Amino acid sequence: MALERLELISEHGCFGGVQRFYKHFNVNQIGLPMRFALFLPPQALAGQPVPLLTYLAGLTCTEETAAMKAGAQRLAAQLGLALLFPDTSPRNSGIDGEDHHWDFGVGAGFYLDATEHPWAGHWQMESYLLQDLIPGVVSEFGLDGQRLGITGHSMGGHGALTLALRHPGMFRSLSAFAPICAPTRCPWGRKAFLGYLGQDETAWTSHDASLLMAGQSSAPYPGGILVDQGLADKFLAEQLYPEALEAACAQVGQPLALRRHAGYDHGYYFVASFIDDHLRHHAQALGA
Ligand SMILES: N[C@@H](CCC(=O)N[C@@H](CSC=O)C(=O)NCC(=O)O)C(=O)O
Repeated sequence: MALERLELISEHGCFGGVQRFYKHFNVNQIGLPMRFALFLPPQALAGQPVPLLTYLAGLTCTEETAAMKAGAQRLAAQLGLALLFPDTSPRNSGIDGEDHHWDFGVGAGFYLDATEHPWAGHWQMESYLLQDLIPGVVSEFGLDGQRLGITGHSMGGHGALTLALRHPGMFRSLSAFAPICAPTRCPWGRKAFLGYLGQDETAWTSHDASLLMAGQSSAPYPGGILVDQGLADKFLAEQLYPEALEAACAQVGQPLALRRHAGYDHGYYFVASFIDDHLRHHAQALGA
């Protein structure tokens, strides 16, 4: 799987590895140029096939946000983990009003394949990530495609949970920061699903992490899922519903470490405070 018209935008030495920013043209799914950030640890630069952790960012973010704010590179370099930071949606598609809302359209792809006009033409984030970007990065940079983990924040936490549950066997480790756990019940999720998936709410259920988890016949991640949630998060009560994921995991016997932290809000000071625990969680499962 090749990344078409791959272009290096910038490269920065970082803890013995490199933080790079790339552009490519995704023909198959998005039909537009897309950007991503990639951290390669020193072990990868020395030719070792290291595991890859994909980090999905939240609403309004780009491929730069977590690469610049989460502070993941120091420990990833020590552990020998490559980090992939995709963008959060297509951009400059020509769709009228694509950037009129901060929680829908540009910066708000929700990591699914839209079925509704006009979004279905370009907003194919699930297929883009799983069929093109992740396999393309693995192949292009000599990473170990059998050792993939996924994490994310907020909308990206929803993406990590749903992609990992919708595609069993693709990811060996899973975690999330303040994820949207029940999008069929919260305003962000309902707005996105109505716009991208249409009025038939039965189509929405297969993109709701708590409903997906409740439908499992056995624990899909027996090694455990790590979720951190700040208790001073202004979005917690209305948008996130971690208790729904907790109940679903309990129902199917899925081990879940849901850690609630007093004094932490929704932002990147929170993510940066707990990123090391997530990297260690993935490194252990991926044998890094
Ligand atoms: N503009 C919004 C706030 C947007 C916001 O908080 N985005 C979060 C993710 S929210 C869920 O996906 C984020 O990560 N922002 C980037 C950052 O650097 O913090 C508002 O008006 O509230």
